[in-house]
Amino acid sequence: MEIIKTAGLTKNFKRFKKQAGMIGSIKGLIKREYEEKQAVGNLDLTIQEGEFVGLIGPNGAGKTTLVKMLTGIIAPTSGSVSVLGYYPNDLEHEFKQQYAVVMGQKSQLFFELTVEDTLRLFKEIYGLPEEEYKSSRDYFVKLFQVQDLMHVQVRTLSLGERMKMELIAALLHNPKIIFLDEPTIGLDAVASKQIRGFLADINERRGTTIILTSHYMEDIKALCKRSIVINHGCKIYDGDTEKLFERFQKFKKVTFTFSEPTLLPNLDFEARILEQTPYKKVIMVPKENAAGLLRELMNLLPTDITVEEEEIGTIVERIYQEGGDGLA
Ligand SMILES: Nc1ncnc2c1ncn2[C@@H]1O[C@H](COP(=O)(O)OP(=O)(O)OP(=O)(O)O)[C@@H](O)[C@H]1O
Repeated sequence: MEIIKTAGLTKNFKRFKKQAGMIGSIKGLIKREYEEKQAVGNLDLTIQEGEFVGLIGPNGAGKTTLVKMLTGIIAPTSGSVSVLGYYPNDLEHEFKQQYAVVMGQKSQLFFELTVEDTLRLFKEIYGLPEEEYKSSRDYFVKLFQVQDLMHVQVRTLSLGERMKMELIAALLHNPKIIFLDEPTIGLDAVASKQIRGFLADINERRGTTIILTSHYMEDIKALCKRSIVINHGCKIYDGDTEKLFERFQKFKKVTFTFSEPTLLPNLDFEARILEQTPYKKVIMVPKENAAGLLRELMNLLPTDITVEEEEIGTIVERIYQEGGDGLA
């Protein structure tokens, strides 16, 4: 079943154009000039119930504007949009009950309350019956393993703990769609992996449709079967995530940390050293050489290794360079 459908969806913002300097400011008081900025342009999109979709693009691409239109926070300038059969900007109560938004950089929690009281407040906001609330709360508290945190004040939670609570609060009423904006921002590798595990679980077991915006390509790769790449408000790729990376991702960034000062051996394949200190080496290699690099440097007994995907900006550039037949 189609859960989200847009056709020709467009959002233009009008912004005040101020001329430089004092004279410019005074002129602006007398005669205001505006410029139009197209944040999302002519976007056709269909998302089926139960999909886990990555929404990616560089800063200013139009992702937030799109999510704001899908959740009804702002109205489109033109085009059509239907989410769960509703026109989002009508903000009907039944519609708002069926989706949730979680933003990594904005908290929805009540910092002065305990976790338990905060969740109870969300129960009231959603109008959940006591039994439904308890079974949902217990399910998530067990899944996220946060039993010990229930009586702690929200403001004392660590970033990773807080993000788990943001997700629980958003999921309590079992929404059909969840919009996630950078849910792993600032989290360490262990906490990010945990959050990814929960999201995969919720999508699989509950069939919740998830739209994930993230600058971390690791999140997208691990979770989203389908990716939509947006640039300048337009869709430049819509299809299989694996194919996106296979085709447009050429390098991996590998970071090695050592407990002793360590020298790099000569590498007999293409590799670019991005950072080198006695204790840390950051190396960019073509993805086919990543395994070789790991094998080679494992002999030097590193204490930590991280492998990162290329940034979205680089992938977007390659989509343009290699021709835009990425639209499925
Ligand atoms: N209220 C607004 N008024 C004017 N211009 C806006 C407004 N909101 C967004 N824009 C512009 O629309 C474009 C898209 O912004 P948007 O926030 O949707 O991008 P984004 O892809 O979410 O970026 P980021 O990854 O940095 O959060 C940007 O050029 C931005 O400056």
